[in-house]
Amino acid sequence: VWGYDSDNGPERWHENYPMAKGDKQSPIEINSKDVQHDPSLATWHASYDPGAAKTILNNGRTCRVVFDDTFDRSVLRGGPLTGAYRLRQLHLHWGSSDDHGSEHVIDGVKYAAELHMVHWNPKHGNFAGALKQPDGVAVVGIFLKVGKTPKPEMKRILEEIDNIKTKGKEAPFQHFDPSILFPKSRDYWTYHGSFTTPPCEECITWILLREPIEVSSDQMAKLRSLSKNSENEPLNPLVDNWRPPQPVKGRIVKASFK
Ligand SMILES: NS(=O)(=O)c1ccc(O)c(NC(=O)NCCCCO)c1
Ligand SMILES: [Zn+2]
Repeated sequence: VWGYDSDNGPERWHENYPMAKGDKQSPIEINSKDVQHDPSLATWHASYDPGAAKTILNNGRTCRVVFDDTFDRSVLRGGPLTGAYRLRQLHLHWGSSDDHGSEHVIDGVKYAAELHMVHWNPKHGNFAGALKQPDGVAVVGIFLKVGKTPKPEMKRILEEIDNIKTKGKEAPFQHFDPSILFPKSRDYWTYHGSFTTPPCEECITWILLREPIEVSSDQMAKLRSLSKNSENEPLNPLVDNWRPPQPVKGRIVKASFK
């Protein structure tokens, strides 16, 4: 089964998931000099219902918060998108130390972590159907930077970590509006890419926020206290669950800002 270790990691995913070697893979390295400012790009808008939040879980590969996406209850619209995309889940990728962990790399900068808010296009019926469409999924990516004035809104997620230490553990996670995690600026880069995990379908419109949010080193240590293993299995810390940048293959990254 795929993972992030040397025997089942990103360099070998293509053996079982051929799309991993596609022409529109994610993440990528973004170099500001190659980015095209697109003045026609609209601002994006999230209108999330805090009541849609359901549970938080450790699936052995990430920490994920799941939302009710059975109707247009929490949606993302605008930006590069046509129509309203339903929020399904959010999760994170992080490193084994503060100097790396993000999946996208910006002008050579690796952030300590990257938070993904995953939305899908209901015109394709369900999430599984949306994965097969180029406009099926939209992911908002927020970079986490270690700093001195940590964003208090991250506390809610990190407070739950102690209840989901091992793989398969799940806890109720309700009354949570993830838009409190957004930074002040709405500036973003956007490009067409894929899931950063197998099967690596190329169905994602990426919306990466330029302004990182701050977390403390202690908060990062909290995230790193999660385990890949199930209870009563040997301890296997859940760290470095990030895919390295993939070939850009001529894709243009657009910026909403100059
Ligand atoms: N990083 S991403 O492109 O935003 C992304 C968005 C939605 C996803 O479902 C995944 N994949 C995922 O969560 N895989 C880990 C557990 C799989 C269950 O075995 C990745
Ligand atoms: Zn992700």
